[in-house]
Amino acid sequence: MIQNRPMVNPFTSHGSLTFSHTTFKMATRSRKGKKCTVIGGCGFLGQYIVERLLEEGYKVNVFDMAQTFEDDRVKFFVGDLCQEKDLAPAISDVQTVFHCASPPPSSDDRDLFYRVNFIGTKDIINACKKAGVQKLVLTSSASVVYEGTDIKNGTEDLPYAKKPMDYYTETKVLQEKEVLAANSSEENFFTVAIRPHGIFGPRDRQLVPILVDTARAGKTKFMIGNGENLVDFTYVVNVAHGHLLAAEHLYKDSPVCGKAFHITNDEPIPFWTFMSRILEGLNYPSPKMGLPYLLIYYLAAFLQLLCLLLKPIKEFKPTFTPMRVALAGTYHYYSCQRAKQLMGYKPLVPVDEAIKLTVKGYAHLQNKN
Ligand SMILES: NC(=O)C1=CN([C@@H]2O[C@H](COP(=O)(O)OP(=O)(O)OC[C@H]3O[C@@H](n4cnc5c(N)ncnc54)[C@H](OP(=O)(O)O)[C@@H]3O)[C@@H](O)[C@H]2O)C=CC1
Ligand SMILES: CC(C)=CCC[C@@H](C)[C@H]1CC[C@H]2C3=C(CC[C@]12C)[C@@]1(C)CCC(=O)C[C@@H]1CC3
Repeated sequence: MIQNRPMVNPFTSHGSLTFSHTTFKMATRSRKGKKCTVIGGCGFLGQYIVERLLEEGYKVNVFDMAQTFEDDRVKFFVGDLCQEKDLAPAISDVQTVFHCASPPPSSDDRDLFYRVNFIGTKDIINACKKAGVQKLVLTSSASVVYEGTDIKNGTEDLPYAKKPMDYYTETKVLQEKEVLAANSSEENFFTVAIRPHGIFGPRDRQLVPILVDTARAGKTKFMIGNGENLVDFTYVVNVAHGHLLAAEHLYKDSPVCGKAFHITNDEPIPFWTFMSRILEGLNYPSPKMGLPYLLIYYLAAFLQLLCLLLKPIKEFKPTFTPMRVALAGTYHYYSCQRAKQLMGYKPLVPVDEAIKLTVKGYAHLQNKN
């Protein structure tokens, strides 16, 4: 049954998003007739991975909580990844599993994150091994090393965050560790973790929708900090491309096995320049003046504490959580040198073009006033 999310067919809704405008051709290694499953394949990133896999001639199963698009070439399985009985039929007889399912960071539900991202990922690993799956590609996050302080050109060697800023990040760390540790030549089971950062593009359910809601509530009059902090925002097509490259490079004795890879646009941009370009593109005013970063950060931390105390009486969801304030006011950009070297990664769509495509994809959220 098709469920009630904006119904899009990723193969027809944004012709400009296909890869035909690039000259890129995937290496032909072992791709013909390969079967794979995308867990979370109805989500924002998941749909782009599916699109790309189909273009590359894969046979694709999608496993998700609900079916949100239709495509005759895809076999859909609906269920909860934490339920082995739901998952097993979706991954039987496939060579590769892409795992890009997660509850949204905004849910801030500790138990849910722990159950889905940590326990559920362990279940996926076991189910894959049982089913004879050979390759597991996890969508992790560059934020597994982020603790709210500046990261400039961070490499994959940075230690995991000792004090993750939210439950989402905490369980992304646990999840990534499990997946990388599961890599085993002896068992013919190869794993890799892709760490994207700030994924954006048409159909995203977080960045642009939250930004527009914030603008509509009149809360984007000021920027947090001085507006100079560089950040990675990564176009979803480039992230999907990184996932396919990783799968293609996962085989016995490959240097890719058991490693994490940053996948970015390799073009860090000041946080507020990026936000302003989206806001202005959608006809919303962009912030011109900055507020002191630390002042806003401590205000957000205080507000969070207050919300926690008031939770038994009434639940409030502040727009500016300490995590979001930190993301808006610090440097956080990462080197994707390792992905370039070991799997020939290169972003397909530059930031400037990606912003234009994104603004075009959100015409329905344009400010008409
Ligand atoms: N967006 C970003 O900026 C970044 C995202 N990531 C990672 O990328 C991945 C994809 O994110 P994104 O596409 O933005 O997220 P989406 O929420 O769009 O997609 C996630 C999908 O997973 C599904 N899902 C959630 N829980 C379960 C479950 N228990 N069983 C089966 N399916 C489930 C969701 O279903 P439903 O909607 O019904 O809950 C949804 O379709 C995630 O792992 C995320 O952590 C990493 C870095 C940055
Ligand atoms: C200041 C304000 C209200 C901006 C709106 C945009 C934000 C909602 C996004 C800006 C950076 C984004 C981001 C993520 C979610 C959406 C933002 C906070 C992630 C936390 C999503 C999951 C990840 O793995 C890391 C992302 C970092 C950047």
